[in-house]
Amino acid sequence: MHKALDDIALVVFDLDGTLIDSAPDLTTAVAKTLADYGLEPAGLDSVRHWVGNGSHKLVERALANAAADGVDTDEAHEAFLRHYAAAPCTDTVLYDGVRECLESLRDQAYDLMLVTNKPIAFLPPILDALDLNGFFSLTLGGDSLTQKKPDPAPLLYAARQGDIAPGAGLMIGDSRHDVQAGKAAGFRTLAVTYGYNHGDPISDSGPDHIVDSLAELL
Ligand SMILES: O=C(O)COP(=O)(O)O
Ligand SMILES: [Mg+2]
Repeated sequence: MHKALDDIALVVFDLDGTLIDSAPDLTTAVAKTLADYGLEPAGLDSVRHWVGNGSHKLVERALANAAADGVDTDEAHEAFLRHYAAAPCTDTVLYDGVRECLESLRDQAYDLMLVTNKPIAFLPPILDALDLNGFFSLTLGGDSLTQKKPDPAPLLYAARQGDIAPGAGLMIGDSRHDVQAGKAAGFRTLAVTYGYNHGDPISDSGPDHIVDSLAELL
């Protein structure tokens, strides 16, 4: 067992870029949104860099990149939500090692929870499609509480729900916002190297542990 799990009772996972590679479907929905305004699609490589701060930020970044002056961001965000809702899990896949990791931790009686900045409405169809139901005792989206990551509020809420001291919680994510939220909540933190954090390497955020695959936790 990886030393990141020593004295841990609760493991909170981020979703996009950590458990699932959702960038292909997000890229499709962003392209449809941009097309609504006669704008060219943004490629997968760009969209990957824009994920992690919630869907509104994703749309803001896409519009800024397209130099779309005069487009109402809230209206474009509504369009994005409609497009993504129509196909939230067509080309989205689990990263290697994810299912094995979840099964192993569940079998060892860790409390597992999901805290994403993705709108909560998309969780049921995606978890259904990827057969991830039953692993998590709690799922929170970016709009479940008034604050989202990097604010510690969702993690503190998760710890309270699990009746677990924050120091016995481990936050696993791909972006600096996951590490920041984890640290601010008093959780231990583990970052994956393969997700959507962009700019500085995730090691610059100072997570307690870094892995290239969740299979390393087994
Ligand atoms: O930005 C999003 O919508 C998803 O973010 P997540 O990495 O917190 O799951
Ligand atoms: Mg993420």
